[in-house]
Amino acid sequence: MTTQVWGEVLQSLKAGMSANSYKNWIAPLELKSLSDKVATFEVPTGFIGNYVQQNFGDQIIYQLNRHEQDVQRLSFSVPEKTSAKPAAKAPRKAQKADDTAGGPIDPRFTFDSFVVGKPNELANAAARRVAEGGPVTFNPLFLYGGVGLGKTHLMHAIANELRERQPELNVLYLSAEQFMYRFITALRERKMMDFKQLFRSVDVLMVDDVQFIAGKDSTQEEFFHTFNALVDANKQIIISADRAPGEIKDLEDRIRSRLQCGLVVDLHPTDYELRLGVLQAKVAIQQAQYPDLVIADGVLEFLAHRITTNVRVLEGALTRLFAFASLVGREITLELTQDCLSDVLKASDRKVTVEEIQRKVSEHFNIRLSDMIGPKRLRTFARPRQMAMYLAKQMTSRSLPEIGRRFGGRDHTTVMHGVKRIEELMVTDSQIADDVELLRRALEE
Ligand SMILES: Nc1ncnc2c1ncn2[C@@H]1O[C@H](COP(=O)(O)OP(=O)(O)OP(=O)(O)O)[C@@H](O)[C@H]1O
Repeated sequence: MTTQVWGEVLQSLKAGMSANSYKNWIAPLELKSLSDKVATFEVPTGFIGNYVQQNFGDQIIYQLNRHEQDVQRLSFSVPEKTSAKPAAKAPRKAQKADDTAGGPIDPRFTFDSFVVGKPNELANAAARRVAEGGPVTFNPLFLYGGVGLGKTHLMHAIANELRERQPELNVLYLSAEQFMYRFITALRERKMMDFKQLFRSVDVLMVDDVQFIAGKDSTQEEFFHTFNALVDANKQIIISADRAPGEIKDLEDRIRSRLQCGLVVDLHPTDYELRLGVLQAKVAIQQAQYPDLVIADGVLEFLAHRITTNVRVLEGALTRLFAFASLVGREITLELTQDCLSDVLKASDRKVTVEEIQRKVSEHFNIRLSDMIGPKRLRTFARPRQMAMYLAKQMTSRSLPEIGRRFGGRDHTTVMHGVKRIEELMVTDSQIADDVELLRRALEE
C-alpha cells in the first residue's frame, strides 16, 4: 500500500472520531507492513496497541478495505528500544509526565476565532464568564453537544484567555482518555502519589470528552476523588461531553450528580446562519494563505445549505476546496465545488431525498403529489414542480438525469430549464425566494 493510500485511510478515520481520539490513538500508529491480509503497525506501547485493537480495530479494517486493501486482521508490535528495560526508563517517563501532563492548547482556538450564533450563544457566554477568572460561581461548567460543534474550541479558548490574563494560574487541559492513560500509567509505575499531587495542584482543570470514562470503574473512582478535592479547594473545573450528564450511560450516580451541580449548557446543532458565519470567517483565514484565490458568489451559501453535519466537516471541506483550487489554479465556482467535494456532499445529503422534497413542496402548494410528478403543464403544477427540481439540485447530489427520472421520467434539459427558471424568479419575485427559503429550512429540520 502506498503512503498516499494510508494517508487517505487516516483522513477517513479522522473524520469518524473525535480530534482527541485521533491524536491519542491513531496518530501514533506506524504502518509497517501489509501482507496475507494482516496489517502490522508499530506502536509506542503495548497498551496503545491493545487499546486501538479493542476500540478502533473494526474501523481501521473497514477503512482499509474501503480503500481497496484486503485486510482481515491487525497486528501491533512495540519496537525493541521502547519496550526494553522499563525500570531504567521510569525516571525519564515520570519527568515527562509532569511536563506534559495535559494536552497542548491550540493557540488558534480563541474566543475571537469562535463564531457565535443562536445555537452556541449560551455556551459561549458561560465560557467567557469562566475565562474572566473571577470568583468561581458555577462549578463545574459542563459543556455538551454533538461531534464537531466547538466544545474543544471553547475549552481551549478559556485556557488561552486565562493564560493571558493570569499567567500564574496552573491551567490543565486534557481529554478523559489522557486522564485514564495517566492514571493507569501511575498505577503501573507505582506513582499514584505523584498523580494525585499533580491533579490536586491545578487551579483550573479541564477534562474533554468525559463520556469516555463511563463504564471504566477505577478511572471513574479516581476522577471522582480528583473532582471533589478540587471543588472543595474552590478550583474551577470545566468538563465537556457529547451528551448531558443524565444521559451518559454507565456513569456512577455520584459522579453524575456532581457533574450536574454547576452550570450545564449545550451546544445545539448549527443553523444556516452560523454555518455561513463560520465559512466566512474561515475563508478570511484561508485567503491569507492563498491570496490569489477567487471564490464565486453563492459558493459559501451553497456549502452552508448542503453541509449540515458539523463545523469540523464544514471546515475540512473548505480547506480541501482551497487546496484543490490552488493546485489547478482556478476560481472556486459552484461546479468546481461540486466536483471537488462530491463525496462530502453525498454523505451529508443522505437525509434529504428527492421524494421528500416532492412531498414537502406539494404539501406547501397544496397540490397532489401525482400532479407534481405527472404531465400536467398548468402553472399551478409547473411552478411547484420547478421549485422541487431546484431544491433537489441544491439539496441532494442527484444528477440532472436522475432528478428527471424521479419527476415522471423527464429529460435532464427539462430539469435544467426548471432550475434556471427558479433561479431567475428568485431574483425578481420575492414571494418565490421566500417560498424556496421556507421549504429549504423545513427540509433541513
Ligand atoms: N462556532 C465556531 N466558530 C469557529 N470554529 C468552530 C466553531 N465551532 C466549531 N469550530 C471548529 O470546528 C472544529 C471542531 O470543533 P471542536 O473540536 O471544538 O469540536 P468538539 O465539539 O470538541 O467535537 P468532538 O466531540 O469531536 O471533540 C474546530 O476546528 C473548531 O475550531
